Amino acid sequence: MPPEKWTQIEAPVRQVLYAEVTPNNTLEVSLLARQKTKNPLTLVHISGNVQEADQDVAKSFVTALMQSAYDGKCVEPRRRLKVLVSPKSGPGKGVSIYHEKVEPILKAAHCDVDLTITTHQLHALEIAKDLRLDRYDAIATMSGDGLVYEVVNGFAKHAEPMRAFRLPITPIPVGSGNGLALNILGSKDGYDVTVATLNAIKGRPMNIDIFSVTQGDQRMFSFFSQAVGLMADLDLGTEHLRFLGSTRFVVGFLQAVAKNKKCPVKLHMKVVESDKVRMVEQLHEARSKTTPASDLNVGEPLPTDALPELKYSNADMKDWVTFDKPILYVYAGKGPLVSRDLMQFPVSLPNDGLIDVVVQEVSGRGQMLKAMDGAEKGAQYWMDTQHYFKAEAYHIEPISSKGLLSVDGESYPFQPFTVEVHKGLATLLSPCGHYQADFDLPHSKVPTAATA
Ligand SMILES: Nc1ncnc2c1ncn2[C@@H]1O[C@H](COP(=O)(O)OP(=O)(O)OP(=O)(O)O)[C@@H](O)[C@H]1O
Repeated sequence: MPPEKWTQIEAPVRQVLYAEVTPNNTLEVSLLARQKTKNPLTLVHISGNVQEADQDVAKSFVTALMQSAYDGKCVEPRRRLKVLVSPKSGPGKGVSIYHEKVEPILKAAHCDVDLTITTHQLHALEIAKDLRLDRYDAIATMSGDGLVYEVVNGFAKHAEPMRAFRLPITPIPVGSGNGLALNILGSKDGYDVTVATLNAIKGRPMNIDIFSVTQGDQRMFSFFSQAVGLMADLDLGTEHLRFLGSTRFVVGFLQAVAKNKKCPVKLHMKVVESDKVRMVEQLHEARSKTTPASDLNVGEPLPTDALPELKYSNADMKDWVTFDKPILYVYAGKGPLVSRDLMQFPVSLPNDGLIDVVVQEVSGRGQMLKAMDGAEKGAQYWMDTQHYFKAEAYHIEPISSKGLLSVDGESYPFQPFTVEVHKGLATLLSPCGHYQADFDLPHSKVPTAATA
């Protein structure tokens, strides 16, 4: 029976978590539904007795419902999940949100959950490094982007790194920025732990490029972004504002623009594309070819089990482009949204083998403040002082010792570093097989139709 006050329940079949006829002849269905269009998704259990004569019909109904609910059997029900919950991400409510919202949904979907609440920094890295890969179908990180970074770097240190990278990572957002969850689930649902939990249960594997960042003889892996200049100050210089959640970045941006400090670096890039209009067209072309969810790559193992070799850490950079104007910041990465307020890489594609490199020239404070207007939809992409490149690799050389380098929100020494792309190396879970962020040409740049 529908729960009290719910006169009827309507939900897409994807939101059905489980259906069964129990040994004592009760039909039970668990699903996520909204009581009204604008209400949050809620866990709903429906149950009713099955008469002796109706048992076969009820069992057939349950089998058919489970098949449609799990994408015609393309997704295995009862996923085995390693769940990591960080008590220190964002406002620090991860553990209570897990028990109140996430755990009941995973239970209702009959998932096999192995939970760890992280007890210290790098705990997630240690777990990922030694993870028994055949024991799980995915690893869920209930945190911000920090635990995803640790899992990626843990997989890189795994005894079988390429197999480890085939295990999908699925974020459940309780951090400040939650960039990865925003890109997978979209701006509207990117902070919704219920939608993210549904993705952990039903999402399909989607390969993404990740990056090697080399600095001296150190090699680390980045799945999201690297920043120097204003954006690094914003990322690393606002830790004390963590309690503000995502507002922390707006406050930090205003403080950084007030300083308008030139970033003392030289930037060299192995550029593949720099035409902004063409990059938007390529985005649309790639989207139109996105494989339907039921045909996505299900994570075949890669041919070798060694990490990809570095191609550019000692490159001669002969055919590379050097940026020659004063720089306010360099921000490079993968995934359109870096926070809810900023679509920094609007033409980013998950698996094109390229990194999007944004270089903001030093410009007036007024123009930078104006850049906030529409930044959540990527409006700053069209600013003449914001240069946008797709590259296979880039190299940054500080020309002063004073500065910050942020790699996926973590602080690194402000020293020379090189970044290169590994195509499709890591795996996420996605509801649709592409990033959920729309971006288009403004009217002034849409080519007019050719006349006969
Ligand atoms: N028990 C713990 N004690 C101390 N630090 C922890 C503990 N558990 C996790 N951490 C660390 O807390 C940090 C949380 O970062 P995380 O990125 O998840 O949150 P955030 O910075 O608020 O979000 P975002 O990256 O999305 O802006 C990570 O560096 C993680 O290693």
